[in-house]
Amino acid sequence: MSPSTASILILDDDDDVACAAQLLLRRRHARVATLDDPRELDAVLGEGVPDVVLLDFNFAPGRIDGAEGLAVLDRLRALPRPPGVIALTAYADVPLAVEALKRGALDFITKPWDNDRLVAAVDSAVARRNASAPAHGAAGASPLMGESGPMRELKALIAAVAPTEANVMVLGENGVGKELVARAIHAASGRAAGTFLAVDMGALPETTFESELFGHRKGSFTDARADRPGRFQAARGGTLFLDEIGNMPLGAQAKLLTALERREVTPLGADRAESIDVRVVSATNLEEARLFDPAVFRPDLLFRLNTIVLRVPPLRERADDIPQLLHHYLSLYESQYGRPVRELAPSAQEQLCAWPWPGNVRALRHACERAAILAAGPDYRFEDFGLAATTSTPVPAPAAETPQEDFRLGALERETIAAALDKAKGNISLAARMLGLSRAALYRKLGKHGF
Ligand SMILES: Nc1ncnc2c1ncn2[C@@H]1O[C@H](COP(=O)(O)OP(=O)(O)OP(=O)(O)O)[C@@H](O)[C@H]1O
Repeated sequence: MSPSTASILILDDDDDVACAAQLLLRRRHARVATLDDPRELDAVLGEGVPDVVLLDFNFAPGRIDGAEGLAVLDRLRALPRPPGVIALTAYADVPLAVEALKRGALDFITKPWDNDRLVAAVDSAVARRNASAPAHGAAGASPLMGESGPMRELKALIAAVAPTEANVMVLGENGVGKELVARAIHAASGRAAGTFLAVDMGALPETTFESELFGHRKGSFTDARADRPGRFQAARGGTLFLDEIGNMPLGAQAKLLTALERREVTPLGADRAESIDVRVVSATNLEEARLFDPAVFRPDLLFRLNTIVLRVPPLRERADDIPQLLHHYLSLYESQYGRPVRELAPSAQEQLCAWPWPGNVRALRHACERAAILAAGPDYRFEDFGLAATTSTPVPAPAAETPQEDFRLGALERETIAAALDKAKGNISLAARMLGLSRAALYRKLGKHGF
């Protein structure tokens, strides 16, 4: 795999730590720089904002309160297009990790780290950045747009369920806005002042599942060199968004079920359980027929998670929302890239409204970014959106599954992925963008199709 072109900055005053992380990450990312003094940050930012910053929280000798790191985090988050920040701390300190997440960090890693975990956290931050997701702190989330009938119904349901503590399951295709819905529920709930923490359940290796979600105590396994809080503890008082829940192995499902039933978790190596105080919102793009298949998903876990089910309709079923989304994202990228303000030619708008958008709003957003950067004429034309090249075969709406259709769709999907990889010259991030998928979702599909 060729390294990604993402730029990563490691901000840590311990040279050994910074070099170790740099060596590790350079295998996957071409541009990995280190910086040992936050006072030099402005000079670095002057040359370009990195995609991801790994941020230590204590620089002056003897400091362990993390105040320096939090100040840098605030500074980074105030940038017009902030980088994804992963907090690094030698002190496995739940309040500090929670504070960092509240202030917009995407994730936190305790030192000494587990290499796979660090790589996965950085990959995930790069993928989010590539997906041009809005800044992921509560402060930066973009509003859920759309005034079509289905979207108005969805917003009314969100308003009704948000103030309750009910577990909500959000269903919908890739890129349709499930995470935005989860954020909207959190923002309108009594937990809005708490943390919103998203966990990609499909990307958690089964071997580290418990330690990631429930935490561990120092010495509980070979690499457990310090206590570490899990995601359930980090989201205490807030909302835990369990994304891609349909991709969890059955063994992991059993562990999650036990935690939700007992409303407590036991960190690995601990002798006492800790009560949990999180509202759980989950999401999956699995078709409902698959979700209700006990061989895929435990019915008892489903029952725990889906007290309320919200279905986010695909964009092709709410074409009335397309003009608003186009105008929003075109002007966002015009101002972000300092590009001239252009009108959308009426014929282009018509074609874009008729487009099936297999990658949904995420794909629309990427298409707008492309158009804002590349358009050269007096107004936007359909060709500026690069759609014909990325999806020449519109994906049909999901129909009742038969083995025959399954096979045809599978073949179509494989071909489409192969074409995107070819066009992106093997660059996974770029291919994922073309396909309107998250990087993690593309990886899973690569595995599924045996690439
Ligand atoms: N209704 C909407 N209004 C504005 N932006 C939206 C809307 N829906 C989705 N988006 C944008 O589209 C992108 C994808 O949204 P999101 O990550 O919420 O989708 P998802 O369904 O969770 O995706 P996946 O299935 O890949 O996890 C984000 O950049 C988001 O801001």
